[in-house]
Amino acid sequence: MERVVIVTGANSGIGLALCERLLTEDVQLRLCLACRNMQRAEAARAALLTSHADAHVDLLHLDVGSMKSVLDAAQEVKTRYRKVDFLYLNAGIMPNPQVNIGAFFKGLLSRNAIRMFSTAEGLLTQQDRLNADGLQEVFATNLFGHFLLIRELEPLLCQSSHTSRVVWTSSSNASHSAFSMEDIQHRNGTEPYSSSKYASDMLSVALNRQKNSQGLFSSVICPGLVMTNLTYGIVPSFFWTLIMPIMYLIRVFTNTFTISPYNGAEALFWLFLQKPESLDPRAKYHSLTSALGRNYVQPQQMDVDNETPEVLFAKLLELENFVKKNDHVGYI
Ligand SMILES: NC(=O)C1=CN([C@@H]2O[C@H](COP(=O)(O)OP(=O)(O)OC[C@H]3O[C@@H](n4cnc5c(N)ncnc54)[C@H](OP(=O)(O)O)[C@@H]3O)[C@@H](O)[C@H]2O)C=CC1
Ligand SMILES: CC(C)CCC[C@@H](C)[C@H]1CC[C@H]2C3=C(CC[C@]12C)[C@@]1(C)CCC(=O)C[C@@H]1CC3
Repeated sequence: MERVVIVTGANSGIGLALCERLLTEDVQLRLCLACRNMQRAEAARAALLTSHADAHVDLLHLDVGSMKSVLDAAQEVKTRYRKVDFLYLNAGIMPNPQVNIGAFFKGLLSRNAIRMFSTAEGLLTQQDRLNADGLQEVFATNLFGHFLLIRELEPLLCQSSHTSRVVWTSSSNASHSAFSMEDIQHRNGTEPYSSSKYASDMLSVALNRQKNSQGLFSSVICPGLVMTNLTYGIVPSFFWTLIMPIMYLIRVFTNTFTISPYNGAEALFWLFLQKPESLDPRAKYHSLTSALGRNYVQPQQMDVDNETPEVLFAKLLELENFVKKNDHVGYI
């Protein structure tokens, strides 16, 4: 039977590069591009069909930042497909990013310069806002919408007859210190992106604990630093082009500068080829590119303890109940 693969945020950047690589590997796939903007989704579909004319590429309207859209999209998936083999949770936002220039130059002269380039620790802040559901937008988009999607698709993801996979596009910028269990939406801080990515790391660990026995396996990846719309929102694209030689020089010291979406999608693609039982549920799989341009994947243990993921899972269930009960508009 053909494999069904759904990719959120598939119309650009790393998500689109993943789709291209998946179809190159297996043109028999049923690939579903889950996007919020159908015009961009159509354009992505057309681009994929140019290089893979016989491919089965479906479109699904999904705004992961809107709870109603997630519920409607999940309903649509359940009517279209009888199972889901891979669900790539890739859509993500980093709104209004600000680079701390002082911290950048200080970091540059310190022993932690390489770490700073690979994680952006202490370099970036963002301005978040409330969405129409009354949730923090970054939390809703990067984490909670995807959580709700998994929950709604459980009948297709947790089947005794076969294994299913969910794969989170996380980040090296995920930060334990940015996350607080008392403020899971990060209402009160300036690092909602780091907080949401750390929460997705924890959620993946919790999902593995609770759902492996039902055939659902969760993995986390980091694509490295990739030139996409997201990074063009931090520094304009012309500036990235200007400093490209410096970027390739930095790659000599840290292989995390994957730079192209194709390279960034390496770990997402690699996971597609692995047996779920062979994977480490507590590892983050990093896409890396050597100075000579060789792509490879390396696992790194996540900074996650044993108890906290379960606490987060329970809090997300609570919020899910609340959102559903209150017809998910403006009550939270
Ligand atoms: N670029 C990088 O260096 C890194 C990126 N990442 C992560 O990689 C993932 C992909 O980002 P990247 O390819 O870089 O950036 P892009 O901006 O190119 O891609 C993000 C995708 O997510 C979609 N998206 C955003 N919000 C929503 C929403 N509410 N509902 C549905 N889709 C949505 C975008 O759609 P639209 O076109 O409509 O905006 C777009 O297709 C993100 O999760 C990001 O956090 C992690 C580490 C580093
Ligand atoms: C000379 C240049 C390379 C200077 C660039 C400085 C910063 C703008 C970048 C250094 C590390 C980068 C980084 C990200 C964004 C741009 C930097 C802060 C990310 C936060 C992008 C999104 C992620 O998820 C992780 C990236 C880590 C590294």
